Amino acid sequence: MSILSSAAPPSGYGKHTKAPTSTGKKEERHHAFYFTSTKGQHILKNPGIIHDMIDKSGIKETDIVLEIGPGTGNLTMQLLEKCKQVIAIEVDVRMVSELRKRVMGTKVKKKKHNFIIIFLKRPFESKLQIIHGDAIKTNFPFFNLCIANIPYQISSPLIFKLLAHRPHFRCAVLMLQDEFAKRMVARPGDYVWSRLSINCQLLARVGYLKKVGKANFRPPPKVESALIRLEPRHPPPPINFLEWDGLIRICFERRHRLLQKIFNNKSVLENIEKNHRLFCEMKKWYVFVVVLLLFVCVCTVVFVQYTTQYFFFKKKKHLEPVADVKATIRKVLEECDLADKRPRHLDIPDFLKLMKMLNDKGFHFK
Ligand SMILES: C[S@@+](CC[C@H](N)C(=O)[O-])C[C@H]1O[C@@H](n2cnc3c(N)ncnc32)[C@H](O)[C@@H]1O
Repeated sequence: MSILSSAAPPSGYGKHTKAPTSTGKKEERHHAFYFTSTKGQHILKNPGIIHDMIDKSGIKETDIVLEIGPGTGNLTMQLLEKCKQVIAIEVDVRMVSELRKRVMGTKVKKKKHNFIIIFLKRPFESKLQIIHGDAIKTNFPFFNLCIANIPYQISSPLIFKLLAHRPHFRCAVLMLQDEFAKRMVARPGDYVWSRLSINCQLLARVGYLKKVGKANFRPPPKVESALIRLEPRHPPPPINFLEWDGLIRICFERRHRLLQKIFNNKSVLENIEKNHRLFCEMKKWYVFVVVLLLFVCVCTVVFVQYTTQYFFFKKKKHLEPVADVKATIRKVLEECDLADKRPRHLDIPDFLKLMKMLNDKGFHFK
């Protein structure tokens, strides 16, 4: 990965032709190179959609915008006019150099009397930082907004990387595959209510802005697209996300089944029981350490640590493993009135309640 500043003369825009590659895949020629479908290179050619994306983000002049996959810079150039800085992460070195050329050679034509004067303006050079690298493997710098027409094959890891990013950004407007966008905004009971929907909506407010047809891209992708808006929840819900994801995975592996049947499954029960025994063992070990610390150190720091541990253990009473895990889980499901429900009908508060009650009994999922 390298950080490049823009520095190259402007280039002309050539014809677009299709050509088969050595692998037999169709690629579209543009400028001096071919667009590669394996890198999701579908360039937005409709300026109206670009304006919509920028508009819906509520961009301000003081904003630092992260763009994933700037490509030839159709969106980047518009962003540079509206914000303080654009940080663009691009994996394809040919696109990086094309964008550098474009930002360096912003030509401004002005008609004066009978002459056309062409000014070579470079107002955006200092506002653009290009990072050459894979967006999934790159550490994101600070940004307020993320506006991007992303390569669809990295949608899921990218969204969770964005949602895990700290400090929180204000919002993201992203172009995604329509089917993926619909899963993100699905509601309990919808056919596509899934792990993706529940995890996205736990961490962010998600809105479906509009469907975008294939004809708005060059070359056109095989699938329909859609614009979504993500606003991270700030502060995020005070839960252990690994624990949460463990529970949601179990529930959504067979999301049409009754919860009591899911938690009756042999391998599910075995895993929970294993975690439960480990958890009880660890707590005993912690108690031992705390007691030892009490005897060994009387200094304030240790005392503070001890009291913290004390409150921790005071809250979680169970030290002995539960004898009948299956029956206890069944009791918990009945207590929270979820035994006869199916995961696909449950909403986020239902899952939060279930996780809390199972955790309180010493059952964990990470
Ligand atoms: C759908 S195109 C978007 C181009 C441009 N933003 C536009 O709207 O016209 C996706 C871009 O992401 C780049 N890309 C693909 N995989 C990437 C990755 N893992 N990290 C960063 N960029 C990537 C591609 O090279 C391509 O330029």
